[in-house]
Amino acid sequence: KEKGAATGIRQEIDQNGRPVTRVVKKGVKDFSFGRTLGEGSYSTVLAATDRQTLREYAIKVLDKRHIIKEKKVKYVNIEKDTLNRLTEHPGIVRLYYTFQDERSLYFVLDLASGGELLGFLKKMTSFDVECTRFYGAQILDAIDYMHSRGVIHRDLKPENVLLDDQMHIKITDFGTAKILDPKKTNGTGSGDPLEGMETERAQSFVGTAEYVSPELLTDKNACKASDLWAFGCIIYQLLAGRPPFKAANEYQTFQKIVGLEYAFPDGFPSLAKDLVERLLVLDPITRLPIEHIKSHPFFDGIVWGKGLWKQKAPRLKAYV
Ligand SMILES: C[C@@H](Nc1nc2c(c3cc(-c4cn[nH]c4)ccc13)C(=O)N=C/C2=C\CC1CC1)C(C)(C)C
Repeated sequence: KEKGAATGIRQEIDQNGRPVTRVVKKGVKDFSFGRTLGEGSYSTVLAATDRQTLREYAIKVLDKRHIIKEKKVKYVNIEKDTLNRLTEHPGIVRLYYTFQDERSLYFVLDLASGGELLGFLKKMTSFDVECTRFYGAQILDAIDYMHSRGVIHRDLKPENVLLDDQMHIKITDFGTAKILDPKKTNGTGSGDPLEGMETERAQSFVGTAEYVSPELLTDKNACKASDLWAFGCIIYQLLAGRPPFKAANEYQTFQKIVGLEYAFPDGFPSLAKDLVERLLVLDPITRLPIEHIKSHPFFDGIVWGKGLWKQKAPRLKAYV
């Protein structure tokens, strides 16, 4: 993305007649706001067009008074810090910059004009193996990047996987992410699946019931492997058309998770079944780590790395 794209770059002549480049941050008046794209718990995401460049963005608007009243300031800062760490990957919604006025905070972000992956899944009922492999690979590649930058998402689910105009994914909603303390990690950011297991403080946050990992429910701890549990649930859901753990209410869903009570529908593809069975394991240590997932036969044919983001997305077909 060219430099001038995000912030306002202005060439001017100063008082001595010398050309000077001024970087001006834009404000509300520089955008024309469009429709509401999504509602968070204390924010709204709107489509917006930069009046000067005509580029389209998504702008997340947060009401300052509400954030303070609901004691969410910490989450807003976590989201901003997380997004600022994850700027170099095509599979992550990019934060260009923020500004504020007396009432609100504004995050200027990538517009994912395809909307939520969940929307497409509902329309198709389920994805076929080729589509599940492609979207699964893109999601895994983005998770790998997040983890290598010391970030655990903690609330991965089809609603938080967006699609851009090329039908490639963009992961979003980092308000509940966990940034691993660089002092405690082994520095390479890869390897240890339990990285992030808190010892001292009890974890307060729990993700969305259907995708919550058992370790978060039993010993209140999230770790990198927790994102891979959610990944296993997503792969299952793309092919089956529903998540593996779903009950009448949250408590019963949690019981199914900690009891590993799930089954594959007849005809579920066997390679995908083998992969899901190695991800939906109660012990995070024995859960398949990312490098082993990438080399699992289900992903045979996937070229990992930049190529994955340059190739054309497969046409969405249902798995019948
Ligand atoms: C999950 C999220 N929904 C959404 N968040 C974002 C969208 C987005 C776009 C559509 C959409 C586009 N076309 N049609 C629908 C539908 C839902 C969206 C976007 O384009 N760019 C950044 C976003 C979020 C950035 C966030 C990290 C700060 C919730 C429901 C929480 C608002």
